[in-house]
Amino acid sequence: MKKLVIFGVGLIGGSVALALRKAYPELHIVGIGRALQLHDTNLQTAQKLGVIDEIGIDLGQALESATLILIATPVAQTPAILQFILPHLNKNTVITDAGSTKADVVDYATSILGERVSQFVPAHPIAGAEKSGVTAANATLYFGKNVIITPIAGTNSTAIDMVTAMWQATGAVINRMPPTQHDSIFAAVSHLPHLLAFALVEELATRPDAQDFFKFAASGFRDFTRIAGSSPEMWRDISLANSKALLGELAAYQTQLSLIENLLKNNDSAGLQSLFERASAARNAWAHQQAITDKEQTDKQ
Ligand SMILES: NC(=O)c1ccc[n+]([C@@H]2O[C@H](COP(=O)([O-])OP(=O)(O)OC[C@H]3O[C@@H](n4cnc5c(N)ncnc54)[C@H](O)[C@@H]3O)[C@@H](O)[C@H]2O)c1
Ligand SMILES: O=C(O)C(=O)C[C@]1(C(=O)O)C=C[C@@H](O)C=C1
Repeated sequence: MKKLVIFGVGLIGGSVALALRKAYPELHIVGIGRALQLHDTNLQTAQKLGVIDEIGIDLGQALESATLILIATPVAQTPAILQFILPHLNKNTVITDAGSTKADVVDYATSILGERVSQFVPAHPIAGAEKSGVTAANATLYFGKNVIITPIAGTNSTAIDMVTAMWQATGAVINRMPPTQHDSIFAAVSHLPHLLAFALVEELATRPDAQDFFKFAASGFRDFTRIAGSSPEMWRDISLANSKALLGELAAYQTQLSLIENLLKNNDSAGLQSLFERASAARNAWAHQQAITDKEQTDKQ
């Protein structure tokens, strides 16, 4: 890999850049921001930190001889970026993305890229944080973490191999699944939890006496709401892109809340105890399995 062009050098794009610098010492990394200009403070910081080598200001020049283009912007930016790229896309360049939703990205790529969709490999790293921007990037973010690839029918196998090798070079573990399956899983285990965290904080913060509550909020509140500090733009885009699956998960959660509400109203001590026992056992089993998997991944690297 010789030249990597990243649209969106934030937490995710910046962390890919930092990880790949180690794996490919000769790699030249070009960062492209919201506008093609040198005075992008995020990209200037990225250059100062050594995350990118160059700020892209001429698209034709930036994409010339690019080995790989990574789109790591909020997902609603994807169609405009693909349209922007297409006239300058060389036939050997591979495009990938890191968006948290996949069916929308696959639809955009299929309709915008036409037969050049063979060069596009949709992907999603399952690692992140509530922090945004290049200053939050780190080289080990993907180490031992899953990356889901959701290839499109026409995706070229060489392109898939390149993106697989790229993520493996960051220390990630590759999985494949169809985009709709991806979106239904992540609606449940990632998108809904973010919605709930935003909702809880919003409900408390808009009370006239909010400060009385925040003053005494401690680790339980911190753990539950950490992700409510995440990028509003990113989560707006994810929620809208995956709204169908997300609404389904929200309905299932509301059913569960209604069950708990009834248990409380009926003073059903045994019912509450057994629900909490089941949930606690499932959560602890998941955490235990995660710890084993994390250790296996670390031992393998
Ligand atoms: N943060 C996470 O936990 C996480 C995890 C996995 C995947 N993702 C996905 O990765 C993508 C990036 O997320 P992030 O956390 O790095 O966000 P971020 O806010 O840290 O970085 C995004 C960057 O994209 C830039 N940008 C926005 N529009 C652009 C455009 N049109 N052209 C070029 N640059 C543009 C922004 O200026 C910003 O620097 C999102 O699609 C998100 O869904 C995020
Ligand atoms: O750790 C966090 O803060 C995250 O929210 C990371 C997280 C997740 O939900 O697990 C968020 C969105 C991504 O698409 C993948 C990972």
